[in-house]
Amino acid sequence: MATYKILITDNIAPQGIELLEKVPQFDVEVAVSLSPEELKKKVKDAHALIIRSATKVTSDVIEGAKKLKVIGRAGIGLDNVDVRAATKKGIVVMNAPEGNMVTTAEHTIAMLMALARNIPQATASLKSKKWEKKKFQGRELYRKILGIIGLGRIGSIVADRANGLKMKVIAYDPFVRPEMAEKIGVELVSLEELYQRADFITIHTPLTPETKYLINKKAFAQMKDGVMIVNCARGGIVKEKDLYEAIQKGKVAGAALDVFEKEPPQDNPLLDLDRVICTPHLGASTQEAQTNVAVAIAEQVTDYLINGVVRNAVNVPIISEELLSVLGPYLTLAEKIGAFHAQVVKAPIKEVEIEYIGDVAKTDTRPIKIAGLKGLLTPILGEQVNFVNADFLATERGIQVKESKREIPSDFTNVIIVNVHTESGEKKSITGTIFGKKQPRIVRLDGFALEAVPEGHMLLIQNVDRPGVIGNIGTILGRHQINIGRMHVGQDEITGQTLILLSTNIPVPKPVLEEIKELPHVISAISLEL
Ligand SMILES: NC(=O)c1ccc[n+]([C@@H]2O[C@H](COP(=O)([O-])OP(=O)(O)OC[C@H]3O[C@@H](n4cnc5c(N)ncnc54)[C@H](O)[C@@H]3O)[C@@H](O)[C@H]2O)c1
Ligand SMILES: O=C(O)CC[C@@H](O)C(=O)O
Repeated sequence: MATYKILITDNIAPQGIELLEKVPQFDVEVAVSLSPEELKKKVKDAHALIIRSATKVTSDVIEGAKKLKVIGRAGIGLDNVDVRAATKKGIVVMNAPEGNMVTTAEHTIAMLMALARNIPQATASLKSKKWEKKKFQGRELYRKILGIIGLGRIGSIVADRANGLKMKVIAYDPFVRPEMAEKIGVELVSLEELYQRADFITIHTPLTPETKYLINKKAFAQMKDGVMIVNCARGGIVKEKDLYEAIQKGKVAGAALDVFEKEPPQDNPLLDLDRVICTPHLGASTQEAQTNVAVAIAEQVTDYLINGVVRNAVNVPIISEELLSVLGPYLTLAEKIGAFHAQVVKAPIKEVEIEYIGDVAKTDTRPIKIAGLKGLLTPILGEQVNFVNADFLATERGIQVKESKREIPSDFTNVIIVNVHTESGEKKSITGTIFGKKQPRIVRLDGFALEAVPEGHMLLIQNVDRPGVIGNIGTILGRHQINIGRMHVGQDEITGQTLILLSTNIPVPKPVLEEIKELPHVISAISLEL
């Protein structure tokens, strides 16, 4: 029984750790607050690394993690993980995006109310023995306009709760359809309109190059005087320097911040302002959310290591079980075609064209492309290639991939054609289909029509069509105790050549291959592993 070392380097809820400890194949170690050197040492023989936001998983750490298969984040943010470096090494990076969304939305509402009613400031004042009723007069939320930027998982829950408070909710999210927003009682508007209308603005987008400093001087200038800002998403979406100025000038009446450009904030002038209330990145910090994310990540990592099932991975295309049941045979077919190509071309591959024809063209074909690239690169780069890094490695090797789709089928209901172009100008074309529901077949190789099962040890022979060639090949293989399983023969009527594809019980050794190549009328002989 394989044993996997599971290394947990941040504080995650005990329920998650207990689940992992129950898996007989797992050897679980919890080691928090490690120095970078200690982390590198510990991760060397780990198969899974489970973290929250404190552990910095740099490319340096990943480089030394020779056995690492998965990095699991108990929570959402992966700002502390070099996902690119992990992808390159074929390590799945997964998070638990749903476990803390309610908690974070509730924190947002708590911040909104605390901001509107000066609760932190009034608490501090009263605790210093003052009674400043006038100073801390607040604002009602009732009928005020809440502008939500980013109407995803958390933004939608905030909208729901704000609707319950009888606020008018408007939102800007370029990736959400108006009907979907309408369904949850939200009016979708442009960013400019949101700035102009909102009394309170709350941000719920990820931090991306697009959203970095989205809320800046120019944005504040477009907002209503006296607007209040809440940020429980990510530091850096609001430009802190510009927010400071806007508060100082009285343009912004107050801000509630759970996240900062630098965490923990050091010498951050915003923290000196009375109009700013804040929490130390507590958005997801409830017992319920921490249990949810710890349990979710424990289950996901177990599922991946034990059953090979990938969920919530940020660097692997998401494929639902339903889609997998349809695409599964095509993934196998594409991988076999890729492997076939890699073993028959004679020069470095420059370009790959994949054409999907028939119903398969109507599906999400990204996983098929990746399977094809995995098949293509494995004979060249070996075991390191997997579904996570195949696309990345192809790009890194300068292989251009082009895809096209045609929904109307011709000879077969569903077909994948993979054309490969090499640096030397060679072009090879392989067409594959699925027989029945599950059986991959190669039905064309360049000009040769076939019906070949691409599986196991195979021998590909091209010859001039003359009597006796097949007999001679059989004699040589027999003499070396090699059994032929299946034989597929294709003819090219234009060139008068024949293509023979044999499956054998063992790989055909080089000397035997050489003997076959010497036979009269044989043009080429290649041994393949599919
Ligand atoms: N404070 C915390 O402790 C805490 C906890 C959990 C999540 N978060 C953060 O909250 C944020 C939202 O998380 P989520 O789970 O709702 O994410 P999500 O992916 O479900 O939603 C994000 C939404 O932002 C939208 N978006 C992307 N770019 C945009 C842009 N330029 N303008 C407007 N909208 C844009 C997307 O279309 C999406 O609908 C993330 O930044 C996440 O890291 C913080
Ligand atoms: O407290 C944490 O783990 C961070 C929470 C949140 O920002 C997340 O990314 O899930």
